[in-house]
Amino acid sequence: MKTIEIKQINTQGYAVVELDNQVFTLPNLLVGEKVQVDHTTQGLTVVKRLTDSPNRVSVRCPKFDTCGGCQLMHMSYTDQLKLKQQQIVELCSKYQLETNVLDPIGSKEPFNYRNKIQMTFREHKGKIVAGLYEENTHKVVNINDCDIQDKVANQIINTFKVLMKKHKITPYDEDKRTGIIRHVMVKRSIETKQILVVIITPSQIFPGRNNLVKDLMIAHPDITSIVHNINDRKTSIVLGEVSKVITGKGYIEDILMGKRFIIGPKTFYQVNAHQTEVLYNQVLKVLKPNKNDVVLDAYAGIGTIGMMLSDHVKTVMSVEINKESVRNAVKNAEINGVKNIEFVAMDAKDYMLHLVEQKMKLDAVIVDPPRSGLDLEFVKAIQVLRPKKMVYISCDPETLVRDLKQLSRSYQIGDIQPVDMFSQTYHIENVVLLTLKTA
Ligand SMILES: C[S@@+](CC[C@H](N)C(=O)[O-])C[C@H]1O[C@@H](n2cnc3c(N)ncnc32)[C@H](O)[C@@H]1O
Repeated sequence: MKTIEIKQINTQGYAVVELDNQVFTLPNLLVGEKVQVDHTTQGLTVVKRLTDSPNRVSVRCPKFDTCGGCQLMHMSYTDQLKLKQQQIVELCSKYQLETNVLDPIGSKEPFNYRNKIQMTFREHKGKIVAGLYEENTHKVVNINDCDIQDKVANQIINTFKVLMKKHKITPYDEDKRTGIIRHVMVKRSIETKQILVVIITPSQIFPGRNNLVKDLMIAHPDITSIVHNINDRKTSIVLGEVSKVITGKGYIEDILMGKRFIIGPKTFYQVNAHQTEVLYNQVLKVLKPNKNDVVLDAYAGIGTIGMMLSDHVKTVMSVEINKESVRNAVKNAEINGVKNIEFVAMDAKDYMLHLVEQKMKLDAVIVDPPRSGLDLEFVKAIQVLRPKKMVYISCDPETLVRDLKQLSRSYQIGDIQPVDMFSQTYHIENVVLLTLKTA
C-alpha cells in the first residue's frame, strides 16, 4: 500500500498517476488530494482518499466510481466547464491551430437532462440488474436513479425490473446467449410529454410480453408508444434491424425552435433538449443567413438544423445516411409546412462529390458529423465547391480541431464556441464559423 498525492487531472477528468514506471488513470480525484493506493497485477486501486480538495463537491451518485456514464460529478459545474475549455485549448496547441476558444455556454439544467436512455439488462447473483457498462468493460452497473437521465425514464426502468420479476421474464446472458431482455430504451419529450419505450430482445420469442406491456401501461399511463425490437447479433450496438410497434405510433414528437419533430427508435436526436436550442441559436448567430442563400445541411439527422434555417434562407439541401432519419425528416418538413428543403439519403462524402460534378453553387455548408469527424474526401470537395461560409458543429474536439487544421488552408477559422450539452461528463459540443479566404 502506498500514499500518493494527485498532481494531474487529464482532459477526461481522470487523475494521472505514475507509479513503479507505469502510468495509471483513476476516477473521482482532484489535484492536491492524497490517496492510499494498492498496486497489484490487476492494476492500481484507490483504498482510501485521505484528504479532500477544497474544490471537491459532494457526488450525488453512489455508482460514480464504477459507472462509465459520468466522469466529472466531483467537480463544481464551473470547474467542469473550465476543464472542457482547457481540453480544446490543448488540442489547438497540439494541431498548431490559431484561434480563440471562448468560455463554454453552460447548461441551466446540469442534471437529469438526457431525453434518451438505454439500459442494459443482466442477472447478477439471482437479481435483475439494469444500468450502464462499467468503464471499459461489459459488466453492467445497476442504476436505480441516474442523475443525468430523465427522471420519468428512470422510474419506467425501475418498474420494468419489478414487472420482469413478476412475470418471470429473464434478462439476457451475453455469454450463454440465453434470456429475453437485452436492453430497454426510453425516449421522452419534455415539451409534448410523449414517451416511447423500446424493448430489445434477442429473438421474436418473448413469452409474457403482453402481460408485461399491459402492466407497464397501467403503472405508467403517460407512455404513448411501445416498440419491440429484435437484435440477435453478438454486438454492443443496442438496436437490431427488425422492429414491431406494440402500441401507439412507434415514435414520439418533440418541439424544437418552434417546430415539431418525429423521433423514432433509431433516429439520431440531440439528447439535451434545452441546450439544443442554445446550440442551434449559436449556429444562427455565427452564420447570419441571408434570404437568397442556398445552404447544405450535411449529417442532417431528422432535419432539425435545416428546418430551423429554412425560415431564413432560399433553399436548404440536406444529406443524411440513415434512411429512417431521412424518412422522419421528410415527414417533419410536411408537418411543419416547410417547402424549401430537400432531403437526400446518402453518404455525405458521396453527395459532396456529386455536387462537385454538378458544379453546384452553395452559399453555406453546415456540418454536424459523428465523433469520427469529416472524411478527407468531404474536406477536399468543400475546397473545390468553396462555399463562402461553413459552420462546423462537433461533438468530438479532437476530430474537430484536426479537420479545422485541414480546412484552415482555404478558410479563416473563427472562434470556437463550446456549448455544454453533456454536463457531469467530459464530452462537449462546439460551434465554429469558417469564412472563405479570398485570394
Ligand atoms: C451528430 S449527428 C447530427 C444530426 C443533426 N444535425 C442534429 O443536430 O440532430 C450526426 C448524424 O450524421 C449521420 N451520419 C453518420 N455518418 C454519415 C455519413 N457518412 N454521411 C451522412 N450522414 C452520416 C448520423 O446518422 C447522424 O444522424
